[in-house]
Amino acid sequence: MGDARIGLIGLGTMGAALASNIAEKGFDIAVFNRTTQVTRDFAAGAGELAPKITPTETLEAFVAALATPRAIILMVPAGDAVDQQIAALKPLLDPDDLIIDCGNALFHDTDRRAAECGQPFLGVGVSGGEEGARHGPSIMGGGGPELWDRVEDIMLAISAKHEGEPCAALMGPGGAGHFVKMVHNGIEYADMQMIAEIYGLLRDGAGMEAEAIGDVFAAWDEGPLKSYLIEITAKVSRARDAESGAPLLSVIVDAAGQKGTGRWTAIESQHLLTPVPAIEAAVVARNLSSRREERAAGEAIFGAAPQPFEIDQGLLERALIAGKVLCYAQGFVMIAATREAKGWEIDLPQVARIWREGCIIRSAMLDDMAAALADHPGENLMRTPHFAALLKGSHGALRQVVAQASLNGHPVPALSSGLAYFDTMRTGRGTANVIQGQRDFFGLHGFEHVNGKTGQHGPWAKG
Ligand SMILES: NC(=O)C1=CN([C@@H]2O[C@H](COP(=O)(O)OP(=O)(O)OC[C@H]3O[C@@H](n4cnc5c(N)ncnc54)[C@H](OP(=O)(O)O)[C@@H]3O)[C@@H](O)[C@H]2O)C=CC1
Ligand SMILES: O=C(CO)[C@H](O)[C@H](O)COP(=O)(O)O
Repeated sequence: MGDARIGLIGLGTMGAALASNIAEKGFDIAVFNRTTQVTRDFAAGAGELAPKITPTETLEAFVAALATPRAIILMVPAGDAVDQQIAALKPLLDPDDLIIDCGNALFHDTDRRAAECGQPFLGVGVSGGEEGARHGPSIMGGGGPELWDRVEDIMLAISAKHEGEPCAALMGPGGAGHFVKMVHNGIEYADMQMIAEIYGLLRDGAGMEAEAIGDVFAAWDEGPLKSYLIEITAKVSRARDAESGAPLLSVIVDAAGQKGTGRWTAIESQHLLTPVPAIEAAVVARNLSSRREERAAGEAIFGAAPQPFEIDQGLLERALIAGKVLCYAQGFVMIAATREAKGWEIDLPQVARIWREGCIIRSAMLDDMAAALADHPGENLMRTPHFAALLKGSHGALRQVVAQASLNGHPVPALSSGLAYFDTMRTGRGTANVIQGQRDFFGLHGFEHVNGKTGQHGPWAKG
């Protein structure tokens, strides 16, 4: 039996960084990777962390290097790879050895694995990309508290800190941690898409060069929009292509990849009956971005859509503030919905607190969001006093930007979905009475009368 406190399988981008982080925080760690050369390279590059790291070249040696009861992190691609790795490990493990899936698993898979894999199991969402994993990610745990307790010291030690408070916590049982990570990524999609839409207005509307656009984002990163995504957008906009010296953005193809977490968020929101239209719009925009040939064919017939127009940068900043609040508001409503759907009492203020540092959607606004969600339990963030005031001061700008964009042919699907959500959620008297009338007309589905009677029918119902 070995004495490594924890093991990690999968020394890719995230796994290598996380293993180094764990070793740096003083925990002995054994590592294994499917491709042995990767393990060798990792060990060779470990430098002063080498004494804390036990590289292994077979699963048997890996398992033997761990202190019992074992704790093993999987950092491999979500899906089949996780099931395959669990199946390969199981014959080598004792019954109380703990498996911790730190990848971006679909939370339904985590629920299933926790129930069926036959080992103690935690599903843990980790956010922050390579840099976060190496120096302090945000960590969203899921599983039994007694299992979390076994590794909590490690999770807290390696996590990002906000004013000394660790950005790591147990979100709830089973797949709760991966659910919260999924919604995090959904918000990430919407936030990124809105930023890209504003970039498009500056590029094609105002005719600005990438570097100047980078300056605008950098300036906004000093104000209410201060966030990791605004910060890196400034850096990406200012970067140059090493080969040609051209602005990097001018040589990056306008088709965005995706691994699925945004799509899962959109699908799951429909099952939960808590629509997240800005997130859905962002997923749709990514899908359409990959249809380059079709977009070019459309341009050949109809002409290029976006036309130049005069843009007030202050208006754009306020529009993005409103959009950002609405992205988070939708995400938090969705997390709250698990209370009824899954019986998970996920602590919303705690979610906001552990997102304040380390993760991709970290933002100066999250401090106020944590306070607002704590002071107004169960309330949509957009109706809490602080954010209602922020929206009152910014939704007009969002409306003007969406209107001007539309009049000048600029597609802004996430911004306009955010605006439509805002307007819908402040319209006391909507138009679904027409839908109910139509449904009753063609299918006798019945409607609720304003007098409170249900199962009512129009004059078309016979007898
Ligand atoms: N990259 C990011 O920013 C983030 C990623 N994640 C999640 O973390 C997980 C890992 O991502 P990332 O590090 O980026 O991925 P990488 O592609 O960089 O690394 C994947 C790792 O998994 C191993 N692997 C792949 N398939 C199998 C398999 N069938 N069995 C065993 N091992 C396998 C690879 O080994 P080999 O060397 O042999 O190929 C490699 O070590 C994913 O779930 C991802 O969604 C989470 C947060 C952020
Ligand atoms: O989890 C992450 C960030 O939080 C990963 O980087 C993830 O891959 C991002 O999603 P996608 O690949 O779909 O853009």
